[in-house]
Amino acid sequence: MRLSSVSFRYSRRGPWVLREVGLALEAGSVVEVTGRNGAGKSTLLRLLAGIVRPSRGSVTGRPRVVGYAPEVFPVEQPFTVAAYLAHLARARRVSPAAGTALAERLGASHLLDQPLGDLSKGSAQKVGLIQSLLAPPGLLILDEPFAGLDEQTRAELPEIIGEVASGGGTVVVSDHQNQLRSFPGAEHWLVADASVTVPDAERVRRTAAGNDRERASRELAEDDRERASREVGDGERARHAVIEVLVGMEEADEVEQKLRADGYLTRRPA
Ligand SMILES: Nc1ncnc2c1ncn2[C@@H]1O[C@H](COP(=O)(O)OP(=O)(O)OP(=O)(O)O)[C@@H](O)[C@H]1O
Repeated sequence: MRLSSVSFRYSRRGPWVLREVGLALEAGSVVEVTGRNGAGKSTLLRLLAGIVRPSRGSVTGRPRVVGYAPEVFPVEQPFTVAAYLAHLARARRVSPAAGTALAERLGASHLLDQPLGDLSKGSAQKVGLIQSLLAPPGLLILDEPFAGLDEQTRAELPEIIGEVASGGGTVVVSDHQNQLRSFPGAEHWLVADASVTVPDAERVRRTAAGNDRERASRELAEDDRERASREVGDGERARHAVIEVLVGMEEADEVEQKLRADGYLTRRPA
C-alpha cells in the first residue's frame, strides 16, 4: 500500500493538516504513529483507512478488508453490544460467533447484553476494537487503542496486533503513550509540521535491535553532523537545540516515553 504526495485539509480554505506525504506500507508490517495533540495522527489514519480522501495525491493498494477502531467509538446507536456485533458479522459475512469469541478474549462477555449507549468510555473502546477485528483485516487501523483500556486488554492487544501482522495484515496504530515502542520489528512514524517522518533515534534503536548498535550510533553521529551543517548553512541554527537530560535509571524509560509522545527526538548513548 502506498501514499503518494498526499496532502489533506478539512475544508477548501482550511489549513493543510498533511502536505506531500509519501509512504509505503509492507504487508505484515506494524507501524506506530506518534506526535503531539492535533499533529494529524487521526487524520493520517483516516486517510489510510479510506474514511477521508486526500485533497491531493493518492492512496493505492489498500487491502480489501480494513478494520478501523476510531479514537472515540460512536455509542449513539439503538442496539445492545451483541446485536450490534451480530449485525456487523452478517454485513461482513463472518460467523456471528466471531464477535462472541473476541468479546471473551478481551474480557468483554459481560458487556454483550448492554445497550451501546450505556457503555463506559473504556467498554466502548473495547467494542470498537472487537468490531475492527470481526473479519480478519488486511489492514488494521487502531486510533489510540490503549487509552482507556484495562490492564488485561492492554496486555492482550500487542498479541492481537502480532497475530494480524503474522497473518500478512498491515497494522497501523496511533499511540500517544508510545506503548508499542518495544514491539519487535515495528516501524515508528512521527507526525509533525504536516509531515510524517521516521525519527533518526528510531533508526538507531531498530538497527541496534539487529545487533549493530555501533554502526547505528556512528550513522546517527554522521546524520547529526550533516544536519548541523545544513542548519547552519540555512541560517536555521536558532530553531533547534540539543539538550542532555540526566535521569535516574529507573525513570529513564518513562521520561523518554513522555518526550517521544510529545514529538521530541530522543536518543541514548550506545
Ligand atoms: N473534522 C474536522 N474538521 C476540521 N478540522 C479537523 C477535523 N478533525 C481534525 N481537525 C483538525 O485537524 C488537525 C489534526 O487533527 P487530528 O485529530 O488528526 O490530530 P491528532 O494528532 O490525532 O490529535 P489528538 O492526539 O489530539 O487526537 C487539528 O488541527 C484538528 O483541529
